[in-house]
Amino acid sequence: MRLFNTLTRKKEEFIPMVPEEVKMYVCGPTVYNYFHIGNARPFVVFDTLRRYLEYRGYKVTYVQNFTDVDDKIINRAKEEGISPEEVSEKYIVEYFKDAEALGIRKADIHPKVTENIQEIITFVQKLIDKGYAYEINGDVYFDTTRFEDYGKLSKQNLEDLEAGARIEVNEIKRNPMDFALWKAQKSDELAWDSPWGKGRPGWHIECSVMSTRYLGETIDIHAGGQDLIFPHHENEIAQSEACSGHSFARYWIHNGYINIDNEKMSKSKGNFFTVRDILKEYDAETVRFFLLSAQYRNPINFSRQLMEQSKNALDRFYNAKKNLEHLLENAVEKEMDEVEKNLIHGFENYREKFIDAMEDDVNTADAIAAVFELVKDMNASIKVSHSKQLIQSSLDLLMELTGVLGLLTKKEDAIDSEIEELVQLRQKARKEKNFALADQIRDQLKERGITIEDTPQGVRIIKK
Ligand SMILES: Nc1ncnc2c1ncn2[C@@H]1O[C@H](COP(=O)(O)OP(=O)(O)OP(=O)(O)O)[C@@H](O)[C@H]1O
Ligand SMILES: [Zn+2]
Repeated sequence: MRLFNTLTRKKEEFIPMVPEEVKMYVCGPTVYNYFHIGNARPFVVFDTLRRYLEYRGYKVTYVQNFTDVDDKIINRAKEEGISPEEVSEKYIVEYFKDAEALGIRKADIHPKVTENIQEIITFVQKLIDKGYAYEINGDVYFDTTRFEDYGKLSKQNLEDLEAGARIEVNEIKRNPMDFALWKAQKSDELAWDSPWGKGRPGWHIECSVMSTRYLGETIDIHAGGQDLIFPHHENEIAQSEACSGHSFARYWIHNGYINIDNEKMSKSKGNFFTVRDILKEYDAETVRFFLLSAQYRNPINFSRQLMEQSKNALDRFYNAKKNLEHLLENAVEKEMDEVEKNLIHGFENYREKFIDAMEDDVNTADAIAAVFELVKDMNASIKVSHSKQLIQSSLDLLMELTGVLGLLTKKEDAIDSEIEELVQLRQKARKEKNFALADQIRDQLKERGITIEDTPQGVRIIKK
């Protein structure tokens, strides 16, 4: 598989350190709000990369942190008159609700900063001992001039960066680009005891520490949104490589933005839609489909039109699945003849196309296109007269490919006991020739996105 590595700005063949095993770290959310559809993009695309790697036989260890110590959390806590812990705990619960809806599987480990304070202190102390960090008035800073490779990820050199840096009044750092590893407590905010007095960790150090603690000094893939390349990931590299003396992450993968009117969607600009709100209008799989409809490095402009397109496209996948299931119910078991075997063989070409697309830097847009072609071909060539074997293999293939994308996973039966009941009621009404009631129930179902078709084989339920 080839992945675009931000470190080299090239698509490279992906070769993990240990054959068949992948250690992967994804920068997680700062938990002070519901996440927006821009934030959802890294979670969904890297979840898809994980699913694909597993599909190809890799054992993936996946870590995604929660940033539960941050100024934004502290401010939100003040606004709401609750403690910062209450804010972060609440939004971690809410994160899992939306993530589950979007089919984002849980990471193997979801560490929090607050569970890693001792480890952070030890890490910072080691950087001081090695001469890479210094303490002033209870703050600890990383000395960027001591780390030769500073700027290697964002392709900037330290002199240019320093020249462009704004010099703040009361600046106590030695160099303009030095950044905080530990921040002394200013008032009564959240703080922990440390060798430098009461304080709390800076932002960047947490990911260096958690990645090292849970995955080791060198990992295979470190991922996040493009806005994290500088300074967050640049600083992570500086801290980690200064501390261990080894390469920190071998492949740096960054997703492009979800934009609104060609501007990055962000909480600070206020131009965002939370996933929670979008889910009131669209099904969660439609949102996931939308996020996968472009290759992960390309920007996507969020629009209702694109959401509608995603909805329609996903409906076509679901309808293909329903058709196959329906045919399966009535199909006969018989040996596949040559014609059927050739059909299956033809369908399998789409699996190859799908894999080629995913191998090429996780091109989910082309992978989805391959599933489309498969669906089109199946719709055109599978007939009522075909064998159970052929129909089952076709359905399995469709489910195999969409499963890698985390699509077509809706459990029909789970939503349906109530709907089933309404359908039964309508049948009964029809039998009793109470057509007014039957129509009323049909309209009621329609409002919930359910269409009913009366076929010779019985009632067919179609969901949007
Ligand atoms: N518009 C966007 N499109 C794609 N990814 C984004 C977008 N905005 C944020 N991200 C990514 O979302 C992930 C979660 O980050 P985090 O919760 O810290 O968001 P944030 O930086 O507070 O969001 P914001 O930029 O809206 O303030 C990060 O990987 C970040 O790069
Ligand atoms: Zn991070």
